[in-house]
Amino acid sequence: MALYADIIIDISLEKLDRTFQYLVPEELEQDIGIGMPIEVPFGKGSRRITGYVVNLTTEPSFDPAKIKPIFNIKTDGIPIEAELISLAAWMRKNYGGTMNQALKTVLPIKRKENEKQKQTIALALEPQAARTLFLEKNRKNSVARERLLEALIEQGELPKEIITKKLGVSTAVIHALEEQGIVKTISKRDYRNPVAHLKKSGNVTVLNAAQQNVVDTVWEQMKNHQPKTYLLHGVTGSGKTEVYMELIARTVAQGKQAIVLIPEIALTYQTVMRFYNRFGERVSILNSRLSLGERFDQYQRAKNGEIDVMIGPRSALFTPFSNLGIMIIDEEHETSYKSETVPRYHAREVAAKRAELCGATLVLGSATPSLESYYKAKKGEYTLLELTERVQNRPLPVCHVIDLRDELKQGNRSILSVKLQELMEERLHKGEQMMLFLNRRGLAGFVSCRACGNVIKCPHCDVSLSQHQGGRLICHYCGYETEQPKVCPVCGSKYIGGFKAGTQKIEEIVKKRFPEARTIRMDMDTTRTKDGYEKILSAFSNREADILIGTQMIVKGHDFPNVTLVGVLAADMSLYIHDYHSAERTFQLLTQAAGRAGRGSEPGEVVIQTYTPEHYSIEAAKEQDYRMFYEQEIRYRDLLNYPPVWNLLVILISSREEENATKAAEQIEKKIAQMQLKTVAVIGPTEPAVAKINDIYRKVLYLKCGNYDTLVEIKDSLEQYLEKEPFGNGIGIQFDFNPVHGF
Ligand SMILES: Nc1ncnc2c1ncn2[C@@H]1O[C@H](COP(=O)(O)OP(=O)(O)OP(=O)(O)O)[C@@H](O)[C@H]1O
Ligand SMILES: [Zn+2]
Ligand SMILES: [Zn+2]
Repeated sequence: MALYADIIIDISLEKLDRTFQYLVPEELEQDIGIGMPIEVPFGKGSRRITGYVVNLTTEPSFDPAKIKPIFNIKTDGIPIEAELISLAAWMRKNYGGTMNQALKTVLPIKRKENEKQKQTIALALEPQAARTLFLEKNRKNSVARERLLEALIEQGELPKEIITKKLGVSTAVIHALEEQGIVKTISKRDYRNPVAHLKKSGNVTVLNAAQQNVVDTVWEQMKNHQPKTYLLHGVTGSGKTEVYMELIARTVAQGKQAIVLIPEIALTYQTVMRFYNRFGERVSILNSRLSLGERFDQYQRAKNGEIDVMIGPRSALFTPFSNLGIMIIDEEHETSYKSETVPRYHAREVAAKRAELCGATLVLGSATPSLESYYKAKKGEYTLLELTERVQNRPLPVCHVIDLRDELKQGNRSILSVKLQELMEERLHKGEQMMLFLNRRGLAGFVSCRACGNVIKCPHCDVSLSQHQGGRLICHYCGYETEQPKVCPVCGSKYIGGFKAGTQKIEEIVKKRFPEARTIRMDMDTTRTKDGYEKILSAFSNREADILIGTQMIVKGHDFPNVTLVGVLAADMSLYIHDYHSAERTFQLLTQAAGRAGRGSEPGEVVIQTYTPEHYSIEAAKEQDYRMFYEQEIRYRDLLNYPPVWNLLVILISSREEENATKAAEQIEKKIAQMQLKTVAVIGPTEPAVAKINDIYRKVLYLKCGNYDTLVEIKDSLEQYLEKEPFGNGIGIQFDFNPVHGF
């Protein structure tokens, strides 16, 4: 059977949608693969151009007699694009979606606004050689061509604008000589450098023994060309960032490059400055504050070898470094590393794949590793490295857990417990700073009792029911429905309802209680402007406020040495999200929040207010004992067949017409049933937590299986089935493997 290759010929322009099909000659069939650069005949004159294979198939897309064969596979100096295209193919396979969606994720697409760059035309050869080739290739009276040649011999190079406007030479003429290999186009761009305004201090921290030990372990294996994936579990303030920088410095000294992923929210001036101090202008950053053009420039600078270190959120993973030595994913447990658009990839997994493709080392770091990573480390898939103490013998903060039910019993209805008020008073007195953290992750409508803390749960599943319109409570895992009770079914109290309190409200309460305190608030409202976030952080850092009140965004990796008290106002919020990750998220948030206290010379204290002090995620956070939490949590996951022990594939079906979504979901379920898979549990179709977004109805199917590849195969056959028998317009089908949020 003949083999055909779909190729793209231009990846710098937005032409990815267009592929061209070629025949793979039999002698190349063994060697050809996706991502490979190849040479093909192209266009009217069948000139030889380079393309990249993006798909291989045995089905011709048009008359086979008219499909031209590939010339050859290019083996000299495989370009970085080939590596990224292979990565895209892997992503398409593992996460679903089209090859185009994958390519657009992986390749920095040059957009229209970028094309307005200044172009310069130069001779591609020495003047004498250029002249010889010119005479060989052109007819005698090619006046315009000759004019261009002579001008370039005289000037060396000229701006394209001058050539077309002043010399009266058309673009077509330039192109003709370019094709003959006589002249070339140089794109002269003034690449915008986002760190150009910074000042470098050059100070380098001397590592302590524990940090040095971690560096040596990784470096030993990097030196011996044994790239691996490491999980660096280091408690808050243990100096993980210094470890990263030392590893990067050594990598760069060997002529290789480094990528550092940091969640956008932690990518502050302070963080960038630390890297800039060490690596100066050889560092670049990618963040959402850069324009598309500026972001494209950073990729281009990386490709041109102008930088060695790229720092950024998820998308920095695709920086086109041609000799990548190390990738670091800081705060690897962060959910922002998972893409919420197709392809729904996880940066951790894609980084591991890229590391494998190019022989790079991958370091995942966190004070609260994801269950996934720790599980892999325990199984030996990752190498576990630990930093168990804070730098300079600083103690971890002392943690008080306050039972809010007792507070109510004692007549304290304030959102601030007596203990917290006491400690706040003391801090204000001493002139130390504090942070009040409102965990809002759980506000998606669980119902609880303020007297006894009881949360209304599904009788069939271990999740809270969620409040829907009309007072109905629904389970998002099995579809169970019930009326919202008027009194608590456990204690009979009438203080039952959805718990709601915003940061604004809390600021008011704090100001009333401590009129002399200077407060500052950080939440969605106050950070709406472009640099609102940065302003609040620097104001707090400059001690312009005593109390920082905020949502999860205040707990992410900030280093305020003068903060000695952290108050967590309602720790339970995230326990009742309709999601099997709820305990993990709660533990992470509490530990990270606690980790903000006592990072300077003075020790810190933490107050955790909760209705469920006995919950293991809260007990473990109190002890700041990750392993204690892990052991409990992994048992629970195993018992209920959840990741990371099992794998979960969520199939999300959406449509403007609810009926159509339901029908499609049922049809998919039927299709899966026909596959007769004994090892796969299918749940649904059911409604996800958010059943309607922007008037689009959503239905879900949950597939659980011990084997990840089985789920990938199911996705593959469903994709093939949908291609042959599509549901028609208006029905969206998405696949999500091991999601980080509940559906
Ligand atoms: N060996 C060292 N000697 C002195 N100070 C250090 C050393 N290593 C790190 N530090 C300082 O300690 C503080 C905490 O370090 P760093 O931010 O690297 O820790 P981290 O583990 O990344 O923290 P977190 O996970 O809590 O954000 C920083 O101010 C850093 O400059
Ligand atoms: Zn009750
Ligand atoms: Zn249920």
